[in-house]
Amino acid sequence: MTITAKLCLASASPRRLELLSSIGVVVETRPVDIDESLRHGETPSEYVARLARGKALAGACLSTLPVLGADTVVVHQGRVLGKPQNREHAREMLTALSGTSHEVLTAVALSGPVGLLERCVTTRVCMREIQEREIAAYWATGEPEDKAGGYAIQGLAAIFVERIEGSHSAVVGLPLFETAELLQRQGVPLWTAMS
Ligand SMILES: Cc1cn([C@H]2C[C@H](O)[C@@H](COP(=O)(O)OP(=O)(O)OP(=O)(O)O)O2)c(=O)[nH]c1=O
Repeated sequence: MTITAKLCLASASPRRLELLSSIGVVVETRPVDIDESLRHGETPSEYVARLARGKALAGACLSTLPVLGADTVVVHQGRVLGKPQNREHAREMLTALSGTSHEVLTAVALSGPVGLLERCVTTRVCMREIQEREIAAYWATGEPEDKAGGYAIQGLAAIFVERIEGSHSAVVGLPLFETAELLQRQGVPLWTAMS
């Protein structure tokens, strides 16, 4: 039996695809390429919201289904940390995050029959102190490379995370509780609607 997609995911992130699959949402993926540079004077929440919206709207040109776009950044002492550009950048980011708490902002935008719906979710992440040799060993695993802030809470970096306040799935790239609400408002059926 072929299961038809009910949602278009405008993302190349395997995490976002896995998270949606974990709640039973079948998607077609249409990665989009938008300008992700931070604008002068833009706050972190304005920034992630703009990128999530930009991805959803770019995806809407490629599909007739409702389209979901999302963006995740780490914010430490007001500074936006995206993906590390190289080993030194990753080392700087993890050194800054070591022994402190930071915020992870994930924005979701969903375009569909009722227009464009948006949510932005903030999660506080508290990290233990991370030793210099642990940072070096972590880089060597390859895990930090494509992750905002240079770590993955769902992976090896879980041993650095003392606690979080907020949404675990939002840190991984998509806040599932809030996303499910948006999907329902756009008429995308969830497993609760199938019997
Ligand atoms: C903080 C953190 C981020 N991340 C990931 C989530 C996002 O995929 C990535 C941040 O980059 P994004 O630019 O939000 O997303 P992406 O480039 O992976 O995918 P696309 O733009 O095509 O949708 O960091 C984790 O997987 N675990 C974590 O603990």
